[in-house]
Amino acid sequence: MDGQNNLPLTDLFASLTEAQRTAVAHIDGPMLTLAGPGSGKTRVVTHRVANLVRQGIQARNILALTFTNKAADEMRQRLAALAPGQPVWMGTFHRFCVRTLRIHAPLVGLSENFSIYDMDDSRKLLKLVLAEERLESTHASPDSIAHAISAAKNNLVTPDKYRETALYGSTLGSLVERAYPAYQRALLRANAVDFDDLLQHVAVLLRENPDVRKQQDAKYKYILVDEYQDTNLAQYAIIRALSIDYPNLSVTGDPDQSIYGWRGANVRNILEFEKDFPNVKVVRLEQNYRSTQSILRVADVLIAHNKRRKKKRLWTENPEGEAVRLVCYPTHTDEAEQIASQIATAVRQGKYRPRDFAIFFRTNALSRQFEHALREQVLPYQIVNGLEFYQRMEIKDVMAYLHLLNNQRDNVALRRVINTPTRGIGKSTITKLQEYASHRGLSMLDAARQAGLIEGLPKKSAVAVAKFVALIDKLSESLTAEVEQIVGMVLSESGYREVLQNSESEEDQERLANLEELLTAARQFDMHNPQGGKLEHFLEETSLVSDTDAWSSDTDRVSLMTMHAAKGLEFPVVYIVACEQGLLPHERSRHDEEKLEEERRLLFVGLTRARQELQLSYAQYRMFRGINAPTIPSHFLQELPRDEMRLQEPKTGPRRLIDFDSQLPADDDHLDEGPIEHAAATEQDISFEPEEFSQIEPSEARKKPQLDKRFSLMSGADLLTRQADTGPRFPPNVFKHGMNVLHPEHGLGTIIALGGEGPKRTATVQFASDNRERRFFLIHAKLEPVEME
Ligand SMILES: Nc1ncnc2c1ncn2[C@@H]1O[C@H](COP(=O)(O)OP(=O)(O)OP(=O)(O)O)[C@@H](O)[C@H]1O
Repeated sequence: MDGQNNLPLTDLFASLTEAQRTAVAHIDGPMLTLAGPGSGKTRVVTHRVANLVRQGIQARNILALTFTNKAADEMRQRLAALAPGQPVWMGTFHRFCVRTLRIHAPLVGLSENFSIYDMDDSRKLLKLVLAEERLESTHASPDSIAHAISAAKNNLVTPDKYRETALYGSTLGSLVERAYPAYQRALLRANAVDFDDLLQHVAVLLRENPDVRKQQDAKYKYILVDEYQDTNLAQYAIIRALSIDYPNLSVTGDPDQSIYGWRGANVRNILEFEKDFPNVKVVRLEQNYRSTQSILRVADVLIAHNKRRKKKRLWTENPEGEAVRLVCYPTHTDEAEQIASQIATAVRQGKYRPRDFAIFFRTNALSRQFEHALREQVLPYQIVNGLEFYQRMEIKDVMAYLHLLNNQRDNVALRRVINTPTRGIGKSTITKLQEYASHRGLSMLDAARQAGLIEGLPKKSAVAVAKFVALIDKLSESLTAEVEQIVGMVLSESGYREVLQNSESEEDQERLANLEELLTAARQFDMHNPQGGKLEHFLEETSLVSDTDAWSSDTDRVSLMTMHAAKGLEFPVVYIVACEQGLLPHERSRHDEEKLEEERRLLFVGLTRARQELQLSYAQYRMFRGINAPTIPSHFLQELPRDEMRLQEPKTGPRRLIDFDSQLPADDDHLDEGPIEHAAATEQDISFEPEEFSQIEPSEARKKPQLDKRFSLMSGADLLTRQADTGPRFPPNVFKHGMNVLHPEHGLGTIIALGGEGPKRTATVQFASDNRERRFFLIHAKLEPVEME
């Protein structure tokens, strides 16, 4: 015992259930905790760490790996309350890998001050490599090559092993086979890593250096991994390598919440844990403490539609609660406005506070409408999109200066700042520097130091380059200063701030405000690292930020976020919006059963974040990517137990005579020929009024059909049949002059002219979404008559 007992053991266990206690009390040997949503796995991990410490295990021998920095911070706070002052290492996999790599960098060909490239940086480098190696191809985009390289790294396929992969032999495969090693060399030359490298380097390092592995295994005798269902092969290899001599590996996860397959996460890691560790202790946490019974049942029924899963019983002793709502709004504007108005009413009535509400969507692009509606209601809100800030142009520019100061070999950073703000260094000068550097094996900054010697470089350019080098040298003198001071110096010495200050544009003023925010972030970092936080660590923190990290639990604001960012969080009231085909499930999962199951899990994660109230909604028309079009409700909605939910639909609005498939390939059914006059496009949305809703309560619903046939939800099978249907939807003679029609892509319109006869009959339609006229052959057209009330 280390004398750090701050709570009697009984108290530590008092707030736990029997199953939770079993998991918390476990000390030695592998353990798999299969936990449903809201079953207290976070609670179990923190209590278990506290218990390990109290059983005499040295805190420094414990490693707790979380999925986000936010989760690590929260765990740290909870642990501080249970067992104060314990230096247990808690953090994300990526952070742990950075830490390990900084110590052992030379073993993988890096120096300790390596840069971490985000997706944008690594994509830039890859494009340069493809150009240099003459691997640009019309057969494969840089994105698909990047994706293939990333998949290889996540599966621990090093460049020399690429030939052994399934892709090898295909057009893409042979491009990747040449691009991958060249890209890897370029990264090493720049003393940089991409996100996947962080994991792959450490996994390879542990595999190829038995001494290091042994030493790290002995250091981290007890390893706890949260959200294990979202680990990939590289992450698995790391924890496996660290659990050979001390197999005290305990993982906690829920296969039903695995939502990162697209990032290489391998749900098999959890399904096969028992095989890998035959003597594993398995604990199941199935009681849910978060949600009402009605919420949990809806989630349970939905997830039961996944075929690839271990069945699990979810239950709760919580009250039944209100029925889950499923609401159909006429338009996306109605959806946003009415949700905001409902929240405002509940806040005004004192029923809830703004912080109790969360609005989840599938993609961030859907947030704008809700922000607008919340602003109209004067409701404070936070958009949980931590990555977005560091992707803004001005922030990336200043960060690139910092990266270059920290790692002078960082060629991507140098290319970004050498002429930002403009200082007369053009593209051809940069190309010459690049060539000079490659031929001599120098960094671009070292090449820049020799600008005067570069053949064919005009004197004027050489002088401009020399001035840039002098700037970097001057800034480098303050490398050991506080981070806020370094950022301040970059802004003033580089002339970046002055350019923005002298600009009249509103956009530039906003950029200045964002830079102020960056200075604040630097100041906060300095405050948290009073012993002199190194620039390197600041860069590391900002590079490894995740969306969820931006969520603040202590502000009284409505939260807006994607369902991915919502993982691990909980709110009293949750709205899941835009439940429509193509958005949720996402379009790219349409023909892929596995991806479709992942989309279902994503919705499951969303549903299970709600504690007391839950609403799902869709709009009949949505303006998305500039197009206002009718929608198809998500087929996941069809899978929910609608007879026990409260269904709401608009009483009025455009009545669709039948439902149809807006997923058919669009834009191929109208005639672009002919002298059609195009009015100026407007961004006006279609609006419908009055906004009245009819409601169907669950009890009534059991007796009656729940939804008007006109709004009936289509099943995936229905959709497929529809897609196969290539015949005309309505006979051409149904269409009349002045009739209102719907088109899956262009939305609502009016027939303003008809021509031709029989199969050649055409209609000219004026669309409300952009005021344009389009002519169609009615025999092929995806037009549908609508009735307006
Ligand atoms: N034994 C318990 N008694 C009462 N409340 C509990 C208990 N265990 C957990 N809770 C509460 O249940 C909620 C969910 O717990 P926690 O966040 O630890 O779950 P989780 O399993 O990590 O959830 P998820 O996987 O869905 O993110 C929290 O509000 C927590 O305080």
